[in-house]
Amino acid sequence: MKVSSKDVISVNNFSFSYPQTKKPAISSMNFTVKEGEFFCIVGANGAGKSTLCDSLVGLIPQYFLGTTKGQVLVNGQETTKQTVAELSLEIGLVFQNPFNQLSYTTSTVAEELAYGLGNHGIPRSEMLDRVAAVAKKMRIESLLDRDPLTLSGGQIQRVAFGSTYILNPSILVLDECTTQLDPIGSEEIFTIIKQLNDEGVTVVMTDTETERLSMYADRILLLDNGLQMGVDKPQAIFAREDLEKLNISTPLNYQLTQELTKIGILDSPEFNQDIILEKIKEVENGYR
Ligand SMILES: Nc1ncnc2c1ncn2[C@@H]1O[C@H](COP(=O)(O)OP(=O)(O)OP(=O)(O)O)[C@@H](O)[C@H]1O
Repeated sequence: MKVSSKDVISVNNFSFSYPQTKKPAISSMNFTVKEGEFFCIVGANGAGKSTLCDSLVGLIPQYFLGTTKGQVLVNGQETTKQTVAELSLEIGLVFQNPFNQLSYTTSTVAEELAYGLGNHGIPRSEMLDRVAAVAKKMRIESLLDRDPLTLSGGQIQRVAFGSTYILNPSILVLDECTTQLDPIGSEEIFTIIKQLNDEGVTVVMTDTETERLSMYADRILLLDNGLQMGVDKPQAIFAREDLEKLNISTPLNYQLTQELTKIGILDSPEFNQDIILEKIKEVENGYR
């Protein structure tokens, strides 16, 4: 879907310090996320990605106490003016570790998916429809009768993802949700996220796999040591000369385009798969 000009998240001069710490975990964050955007947060370990994700969904400062400055607005309303449960209907969080997301009170995947709906007073007939629809989206229809604790890592992450998405939030925050998965499990999750974004869901995602983020992201927020280093299109972020110093790896596709530009095969270091394939064909034809 096209990115609209409407801001669905506004972070205004926001800082947060955990209790008994002197230095804020994140300082003076200032950015907006547009409706329909695929917005990524990139930063080394400890840069503040999870702290920022928790702040977007209201867990900070409502659940993780500490000192805040500034504001976070979701759909125009300050996160502190709503409960985390109310916010979860607008903005959902998928954790890095799905085991931190499970309720541990259910014996089947279907019950686990429906768990959050019960807390929001959704009638049983609607629950069944929503469970069926979300199981289809998460590709876990064949697992509905299974005990969640007997599933593979990739399957359990899709159940955790489904239990967040079943509330129909229009914004999803995904905090390194593929980091603990094998390549196939990770690919399955990325495919679902991309599909939801194509259908209009706004995505805010952190991940260590910069290759894939660079291909999907409309814009990237670069974090270092709790500070906002820049917000820009992937082309601009991955052309920065300070990435190595910030412990961020340049995605292979960008390394390739930068090298091809240096030797004159490409005119610009912007990653564009079609142009690269066309140029490779030209070079191949030149050798024949
Ligand atoms: N509960 C806490 N109490 C005190 N300090 C914390 C707490 N959680 C995180 N921090 C600190 O806040 C800073 C940001 O941590 P955060 O987990 O947000 O970074 P991150 O970019 O998500 O890191 P990672 O990629 O390792 O998950 C770090 O210095 C971290 O040590």
